[in-house]
Amino acid sequence: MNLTCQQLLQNHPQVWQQATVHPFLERCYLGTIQPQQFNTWLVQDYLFVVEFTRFVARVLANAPQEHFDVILGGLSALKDELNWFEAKAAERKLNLKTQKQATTTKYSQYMAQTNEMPYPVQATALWAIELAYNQAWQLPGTMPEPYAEFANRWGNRGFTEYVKLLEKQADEALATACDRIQKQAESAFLQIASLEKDFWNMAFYLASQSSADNPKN
Ligand SMILES: Cc1ncc(C[n+]2csc(CCO)c2C)c(N)n1
Repeated sequence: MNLTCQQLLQNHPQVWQQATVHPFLERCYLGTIQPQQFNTWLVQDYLFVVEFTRFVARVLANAPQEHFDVILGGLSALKDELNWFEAKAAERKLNLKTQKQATTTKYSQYMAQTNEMPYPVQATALWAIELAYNQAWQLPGTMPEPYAEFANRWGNRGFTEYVKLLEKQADEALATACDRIQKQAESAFLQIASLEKDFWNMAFYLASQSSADNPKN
């Protein structure tokens, strides 16, 4: 088996769709997302990105030297990203020193676990996590402000190119990986898709437990 990132997307279209298409994003597009829903997402995503930064640093530590440029570029962008999240939270008077929700904890733990796996698995995971946002924020179409700023941040051409470079590096790493490691990479892809879906659900439903949005009602 010679697994590639494109094959993962082709083999699991439904799982990937659930990771990247969600009523949370549709409501941003329509401008009808509730502030509590958006703010929950914003704070939890900041907490996620802090852990993601640790994850990327550890991927770098495992990467072949030829892959340093792209990963170091990503790490340097994360510095800006964290500052930007802090600015957005301050505008909304949100407290970032809050506890992680269960899903954020689960996702953080999963990234730490992936850091114990072989490099091809980590490179695939890094690509999948970045691609999820690159697609999710673009798919609904042009969003109104204040959500356009968020959508453009991860939907812009520069970020799309960066995700393509991550894909190339993951493909290179997968090309020489044995079957067992390729299977691990496939399950990492599936796990990430599922955690992405959970993350949207967390923000969308937790903030509206008594509303008609919640399928539990
Ligand atoms: C749940 C969740 N999944 C993926 C990302 C994607 N992501 C992580 S850090 C970053 C900035 C640039 O590297 C981006 C786009 C996210 N933010 N939150």
